[in-house]
Amino acid sequence: MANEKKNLLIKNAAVVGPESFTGDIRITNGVITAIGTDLTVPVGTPTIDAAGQTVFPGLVDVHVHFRDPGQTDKETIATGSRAAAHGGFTTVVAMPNVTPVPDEEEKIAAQLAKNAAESVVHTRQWAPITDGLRSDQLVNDAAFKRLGVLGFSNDGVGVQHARTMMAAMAAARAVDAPLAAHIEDESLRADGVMNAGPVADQLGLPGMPNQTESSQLARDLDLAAATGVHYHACHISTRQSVALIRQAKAAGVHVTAEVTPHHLLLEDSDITGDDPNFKMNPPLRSHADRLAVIAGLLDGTLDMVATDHAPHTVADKGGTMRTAAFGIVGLETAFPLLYTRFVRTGQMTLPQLIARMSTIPASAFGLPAGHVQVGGPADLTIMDLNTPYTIDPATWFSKGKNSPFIGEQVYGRTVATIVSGALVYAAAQKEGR
Ligand SMILES: NC(=O)N[C@@H](CC(=O)O)C(=O)O
Ligand SMILES: [Zn+2]
Ligand SMILES: [Zn+2]
Repeated sequence: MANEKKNLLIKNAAVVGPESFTGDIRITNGVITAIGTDLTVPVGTPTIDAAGQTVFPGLVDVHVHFRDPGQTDKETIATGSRAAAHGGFTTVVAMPNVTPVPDEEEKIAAQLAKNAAESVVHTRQWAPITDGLRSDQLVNDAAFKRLGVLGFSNDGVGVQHARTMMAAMAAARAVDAPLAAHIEDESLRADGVMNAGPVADQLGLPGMPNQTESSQLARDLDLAAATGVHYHACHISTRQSVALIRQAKAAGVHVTAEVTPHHLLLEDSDITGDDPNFKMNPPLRSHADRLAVIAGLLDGTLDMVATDHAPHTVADKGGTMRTAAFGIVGLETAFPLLYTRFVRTGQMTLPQLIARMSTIPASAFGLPAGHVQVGGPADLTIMDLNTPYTIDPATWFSKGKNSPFIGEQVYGRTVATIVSGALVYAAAQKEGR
């Protein structure tokens, strides 16, 4: 669906990002073919007037869960990709912890075909690192890469054995593919459901220490240096991890890292009762950890924002912190939350946020996105940055309503999302009713 290449004229576009200008954007067959003033197009070409709005390159999220096939009561490629479009994203990369895990050539080929057929945005795919995510048997990296996966990840499960991780890195390196790690030592995590510390003690809940993440990250960075793989660290949550990545980058290791909106905005002290909307993996950490991941994102140690959009059913997120599933949705709240809390408060500029949510993730993974320029794909977001609204799951396309941000007042409402020149979201669709 995202492959329908359309013609379109956007008038009076105030473009922000790596390119900054105000003018018209002409789109022909899904590609930006002219930028200028008073551009003309053939009669009948659809036209959008973006006066008063802000236009930027479509957002890129390298870490989403679409649950399709197998858990389609939580999300589908159709609903997840529409949620992405509603959030201003035009390219996402889906994790392979679906049912069954696409760990054979036919299964991954079917997944790629399904993504292309059913997604309204560009949906790329992470292949699993090992059969079934939990085994030590590597998938066929060369065959999977040839079929078109972006890279390899067992997200949801840490690779427990160093020998397996080292072999996986060597295999990914051999086919020039990145490896994205869900970093978690299961012996340290034990039965933890939130961050270990005074808040967990107060609530009487079992905790998982920072070292659940950082000790395995130290191992992985050592192995990444030895193998030369592009190692991507998923959802970094601790101050120790930020320090390790800063050190590895200084030493020339090919490492990139992501941080989620929730780890930037929330801490364990925000968990005041038994509310599973605050339960995710890795967990919300301490104030010092949150300040460290913010500093890491600002100084480039953490390269990019990724949502880790993890939709669940009401039933799976019901119950208690002990029993509920890990994970929260993020696609439809990420930009407005970060724009409101970081850009409007002056901690970050809008171009910096767009870089971390579009241009940098695109360039890190060689994705054709992140710019508004002639010859480039017409993947664009038109946003109203001036009208406040309240986060309301009734407006969402995602089947998942599991979020701790419901009820927050934010700025940054998507007016239109354009993928290859096609209007895949327009505000009237969902909100202007
Ligand atoms: N983040 C989560 O808490 N859950 C993710 C898995 C993951 O990202 O590790 C999920 O698939 O639900
Ligand atoms: Zn994960
Ligand atoms: Zn994830």
